[in-house]
Amino acid sequence: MNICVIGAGYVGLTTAAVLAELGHEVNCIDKDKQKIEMLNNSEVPIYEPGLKEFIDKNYNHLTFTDSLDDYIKRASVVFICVGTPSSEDGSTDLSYIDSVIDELSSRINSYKTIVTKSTVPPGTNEWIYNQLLEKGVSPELFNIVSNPEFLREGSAIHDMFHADKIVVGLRSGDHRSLAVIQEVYTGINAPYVITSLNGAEMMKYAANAFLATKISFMNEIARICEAFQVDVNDVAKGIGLDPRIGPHFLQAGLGYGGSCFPKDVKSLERTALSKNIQPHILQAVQTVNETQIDIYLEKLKTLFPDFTHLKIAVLGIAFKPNTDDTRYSPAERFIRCLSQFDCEIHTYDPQAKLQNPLPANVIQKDSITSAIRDADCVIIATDWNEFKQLDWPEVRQLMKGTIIFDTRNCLDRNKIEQYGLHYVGVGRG
Ligand SMILES: NC(=O)C1=CN([C@@H]2O[C@H](COP(=O)(O)OP(=O)(O)OC[C@H]3O[C@@H](n4cnc5c(N)ncnc54)[C@H](O)[C@@H]3O)[C@@H](O)[C@H]2O)C=CC1
Ligand SMILES: O=C(O)[C@H]1O[C@H](OP(=O)(O)OP(=O)(O)OC[C@H]2O[C@@H](n3ccc(=O)[nH]c3=O)[C@H](O)[C@@H]2O)[C@H](O)[C@@H](O)[C@@H]1O
Repeated sequence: MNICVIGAGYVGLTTAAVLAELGHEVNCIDKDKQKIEMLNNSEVPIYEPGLKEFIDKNYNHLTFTDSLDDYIKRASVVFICVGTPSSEDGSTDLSYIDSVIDELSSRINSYKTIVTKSTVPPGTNEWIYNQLLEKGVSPELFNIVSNPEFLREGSAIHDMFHADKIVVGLRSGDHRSLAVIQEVYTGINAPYVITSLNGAEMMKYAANAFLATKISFMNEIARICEAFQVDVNDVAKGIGLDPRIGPHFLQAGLGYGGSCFPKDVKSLERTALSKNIQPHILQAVQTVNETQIDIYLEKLKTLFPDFTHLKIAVLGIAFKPNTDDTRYSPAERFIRCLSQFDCEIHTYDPQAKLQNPLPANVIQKDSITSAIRDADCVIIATDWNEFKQLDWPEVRQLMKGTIIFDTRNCLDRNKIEQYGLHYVGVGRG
């Protein structure tokens, strides 16, 4: 099939690469000329494991352009994968979607199935459909499908190939689009969940909100564990064995971040409020998440009543491991809060960088060794494997102090303490 993917971000690039691998002719469009130039020079503008290899492998039927003009007429399927960030009031900013509708409306010359992969609030796909009609596109020439994406950054390619489901939201009376979507995804072995446009949109928000709820729940449990000298990791392991709870997303720590959970939970809250529904749980989830960093800062203050002349190494900047993404990164927020104290912060991340402006007392280092040399305290802020597998005797030698502060509950306390280091966490017994 001939497919256009609009938006060359984490979702768009992964979708384009996977669809090309499945044998389709794919054109990926982004209005960011610099991104397109990089992609055309065989460079991938984001760090996502395996993505470059996939793009390189499929270069014969994967093209990148900065305008819809060249390819849209040939495409029978158009995927919308542009960003849907938060507006100031927490609702979803649909301006990128709006501009895509505008650009598409003047170029639809033959039948197209328009598939929204971007995460959009309930009612948006119906609105897109009506917008296209209002802009003069004949209803004979298109239909609209909601096909939300559930991939995680860091394992995007794997997640798309091994999806646990393919959600397809259809307009009532649309008898054509399901077959198109099934043809698009031929080769991916996942059950289909077929629903209405609103149903698919809700499913996406409910999934992200539920996962965020699990995390905030465990962060609250960690606070209670702290008061009773109980290890929250043991609690997570124990309750995770109950199949009704499951072992995933029970890791307490600095809180959830990234480009999706914070904005999507907020957006769902706004959606509920717009219908006069009080979203008590969604609000509590956010309150716990927003105050989680304070718990860690307070703990640090009890360890170091005076920060003057302290050198603190913070390992991790990205919002989670295996990505360079720092959008709403708890690690970055932690570093910026810490920088308000009179101390020196040396930070390192294998892929992510702090964006300017940088506080004067924060220095980005290019290796773990240079970050931790002479540090009074080492803080693990993102659970990258290379931080979990540090050579602790070497760390002990390089550091001036002995405190390892694990904000991600990802280290083995016994292993660390046998080398004369002191392990500190929250809710770790
Ligand atoms: N990042 C993730 O892991 C996931 C994201 N999503 C959703 O997918 C959507 C996209 O997310 P990301 O890929 O992370 O965003 P992103 O910000 O990485 O990429 C979006 C891209 O769209 C481009 N764009 C904006 N307007 C355009 C236009 N009119 N024409 C062409 N290109 C345009 C931007 O230049 C940018 O490169 C969002 O709605 C997000 O909530 C869903 C599942 C996973
Ligand atoms: O809609 C989206 O964008 C995506 O959002 C998340 O994916 P992602 O943001 O890439 O990352 P996750 O692995 O879900 O982690 C999100 C945040 O929660 C934190 N987290 C995760 C799990 C956990 O047990 N504890 C915890 O604090 C992570 O450190 C990270 O900051 C969802 O997992 C995807 O299914 C979804 O498609």
